[in-house]
Amino acid sequence: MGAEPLFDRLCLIGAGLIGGSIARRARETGAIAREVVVSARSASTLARVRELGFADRVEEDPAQAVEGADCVILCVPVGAYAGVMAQIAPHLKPGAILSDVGSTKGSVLRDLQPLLPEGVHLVPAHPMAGTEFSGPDSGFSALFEGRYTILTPPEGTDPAAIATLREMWHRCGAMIECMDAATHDKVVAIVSHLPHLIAFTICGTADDLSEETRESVLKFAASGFRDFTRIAGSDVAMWRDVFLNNRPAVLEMLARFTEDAQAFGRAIRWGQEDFIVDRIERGRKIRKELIEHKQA
Ligand SMILES: NC(=O)C1=CN([C@@H]2O[C@H](COP(=O)(O)OP(=O)(O)OC[C@H]3O[C@@H](n4cnc5c(N)ncnc54)[C@H](O)[C@@H]3O)[C@@H](O)[C@H]2O)C=CC1
Ligand SMILES: O=C(O)C(=O)Cc1ccc(O)cc1
Repeated sequence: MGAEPLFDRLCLIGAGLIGGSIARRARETGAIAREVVVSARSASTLARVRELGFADRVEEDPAQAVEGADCVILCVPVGAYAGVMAQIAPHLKPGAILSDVGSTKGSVLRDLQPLLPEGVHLVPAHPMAGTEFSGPDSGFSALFEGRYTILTPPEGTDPAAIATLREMWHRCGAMIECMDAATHDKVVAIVSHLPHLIAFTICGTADDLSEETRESVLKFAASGFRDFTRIAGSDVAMWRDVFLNNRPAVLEMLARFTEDAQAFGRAIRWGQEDFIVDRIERGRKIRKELIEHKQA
């Protein structure tokens, strides 16, 4: 048999792609928790979670779901955190770990820390793994394998709680790094949030073209535009909340990108071959490095 489960009871608030993937991993390995409790907001999600059978118990009320849990992980859009925290805070078990999987981390401290009960350990986390799909059907237990999960524990967090959450993500197959929330928010603004902003925008720009052109865009979409549409197919509420909760970092990266894109445009206008070649070569080099690190 494998390792003893890390937790007696794991509670996941939100049962979509990420919550559903953690639950499936816990159930499949038996190494994460003896019992997995899942809370979801809508009746249809609750019913679907029951049908899919990846939780031992399904609760509509998040306050009831967190009762007695050793570890509670918020797996909802980051804009919902403050409301969820207000509901669950009085019901968290003393000594429990409170974590999350949100794509922004400064906002997590802002929304969770003020209501954190004495004796509950806050260890925010962000798995750098996902897809454009959402909802309870979209999760799978191998989602986190070989991918990084970033932990952003606030200063002074109990090292034992950090070690336990580290171990949980290790048992999900992830590699783990720790950093502060501000650094995290800058890093993800460039590697994740800006690419999504660009994808949503380019689809909109193409859609603004005339009916005739739009037809040809969709008809002849080769891999470039197609790759953007995959990203642009992502969940609306999740991405609305990401942009609204990582404002300064996204705006800073967007400003830098806009400057660089304008320089590229200028080089095209003035036929500056060397500049254009340099940009393309740099992109190819980064792609090669990613493939060599098996991240592509
Ligand atoms: N989708 C991705 O690729 C990744 C997402 N994340 C983060 O994980 C979190 C969850 O995302 P997914 O699992 O992809 O989303 P999802 O849309 O698949 O699931 C979200 C869950 O939250 C519930 N929910 C939505 N709004 C709510 C609200 N206002 N109050 C309570 N519950 C609510 C939904 O019913 C659903 O159960 C988000 O914070 C997101 O930023 C992190 C890494 C990757
Ligand atoms: O599907 C993709 O390309 C992603 O970029 C998945 C993803 C989305 C959001 C995150 O915070 C982390 C990973």
